[in-house]
Amino acid sequence: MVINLLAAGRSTIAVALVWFFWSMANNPRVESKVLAELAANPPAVNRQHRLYNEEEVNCLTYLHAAIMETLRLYPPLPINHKWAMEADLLPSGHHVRPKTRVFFSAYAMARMEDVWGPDCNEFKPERWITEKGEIQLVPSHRFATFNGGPRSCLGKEVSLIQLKIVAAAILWRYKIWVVDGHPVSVAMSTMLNMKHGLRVWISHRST
Ligand code: HEM
Repeated sequence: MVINLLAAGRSTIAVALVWFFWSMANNPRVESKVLAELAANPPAVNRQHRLYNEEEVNCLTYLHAAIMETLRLYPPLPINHKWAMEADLLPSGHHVRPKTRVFFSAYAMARMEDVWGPDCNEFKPERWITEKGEIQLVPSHRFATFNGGPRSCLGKEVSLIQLKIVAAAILWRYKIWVVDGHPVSVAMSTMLNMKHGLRVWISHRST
């Protein structure tokens, strides 16, 4: 059980972090807003390294939104499938015959205007924040990165905490640039790895 949990969590988190740092390097406006939030909300202990605990990291709404936006556009598990034991009717009105495999792609769903609106291709953390400044909840039939229903990801909450803690600590201390001309594209397989990896320059921030 422990091995299963470690295996399920390790690569997914690693893939999500790579796409997160790439998204920050490509969206300086978003990166500045994340850094401003970290500056305004230091943790109680180890302020210099911005090492947040679980409770503190849950107060960082904009960082949460930036992580969710990364997971929306770059779901670490881009394609999933389910097997219909019996005839079924999907919410879309499509009939499924018994013993049919149904594939769905969280990667494609993130790029569908019907699901996310005309700005679906934009990296826009604001879509995860309500007018009152709270976290916008999105049902799993729209945001399928962690799957939905009885077989949804058991590690969703712990993943979000881990991602935020690591992202805050690294982003606060280091500036990351993608090496000029490095090609970034997706390697569409079980995991949404970058086809050529991510080559970056890293320097200490002067904070
Ligand atoms: C960003 C990180 C993660 C993503 C995107 C993710 C995504 C998913 C998805 C899509 C499924 C459904 C697979 C299926 O339908 O067969 C799943 C299942 C599962 N995940 Fe995650 N996962 C992540 C991290 C984790 C972590 C950190 C853990 C453990 C600590 C974990 C534990 C599990 C387990 C145990 C299942 C199987 C649930 C079941 O079949 O009842 N995941 N995950």
